[in-house]
Amino acid sequence: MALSITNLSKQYNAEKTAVSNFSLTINKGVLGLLGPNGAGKSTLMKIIATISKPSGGSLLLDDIDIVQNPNSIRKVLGYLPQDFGVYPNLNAYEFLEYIAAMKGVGGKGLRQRIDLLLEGVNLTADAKRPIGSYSGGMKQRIGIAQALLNDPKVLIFDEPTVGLDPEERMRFRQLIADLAQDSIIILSSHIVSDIETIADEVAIMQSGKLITHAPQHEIIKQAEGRIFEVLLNNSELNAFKHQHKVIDTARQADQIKVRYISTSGSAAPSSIPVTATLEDAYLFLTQNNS
Ligand SMILES: Nc1ncnc2c1ncn2[C@@H]1O[C@H](COP(=O)(O)OP(=O)(O)OP(=O)(O)O)[C@@H](O)[C@H]1O
Repeated sequence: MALSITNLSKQYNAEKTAVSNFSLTINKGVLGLLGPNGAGKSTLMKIIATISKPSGGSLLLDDIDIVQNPNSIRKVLGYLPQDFGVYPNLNAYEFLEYIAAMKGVGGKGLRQRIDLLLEGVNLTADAKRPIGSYSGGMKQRIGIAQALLNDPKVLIFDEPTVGLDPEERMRFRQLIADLAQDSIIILSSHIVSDIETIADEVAIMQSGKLITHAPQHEIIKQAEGRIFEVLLNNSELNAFKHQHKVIDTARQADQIKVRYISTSGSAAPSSIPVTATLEDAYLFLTQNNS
């Protein structure tokens, strides 16, 4: 199974082009979508989920045109939108039964499937109380469960880890790893380390365009030899920030340890090269394109 996006564009109005000439082929496994605010990630995900129509270009699931035949993907789609709304008076069971009815999922196995999903997102103990009383992270977890109701083959998660604590993040990662065996999973996150631990491949978007798409280790490779650390005095930091792109700072005794990108490739005196992470590469690549 493959999702082929070719020359996709979305123009909301005369001034705003949210997605521009975007082409990408997505196969089974997890694709992490990264990009700064307003890059067009949610717009792209809405188009794939057939919530929004593109202004141009094509989208094929295998060889079926999903812009012309949205129902063909809806049957196999699970989608967690960024602004996922819940029905506060329903409990988790009632809510999932309601979504199942809307998706046309039913039959004898439904109750069992709901039980399994609630267990998967660790909500079994809270399944009988109204969703309105849930915390933000619990609401997010019921959102994840509803996306999985129809045993989807294409899963789209827009910022799924928002509000999840570290333990729930880990549980989510495990759930995704299990599902990735035979589904296409696309997920966006502002938390680069989440993408780093979940995604096989990474696509970076900026200003509606695709900057790069590759297996994670190849993206990281693009920043190798550019990332350094140096110890500075407090008084040196401001001037240093004007010359280099600072990624992170940490106090160390009476000095500051600064992690930075050297765009020119040459490092400041006394710097030591460090191994690049996905976050370093993401900052390096988006900086180069801004
Ligand atoms: N309905 C709309 N009408 C007009 N412009 C819109 C609409 N929805 C989004 N946009 C604009 O399109 C651009 C892309 O927005 P989008 O929400 O897709 O980006 P994003 O990468 O998901 O951002 P974020 O990480 O902040 O969620 C932004 O400039 C946004 O303001």
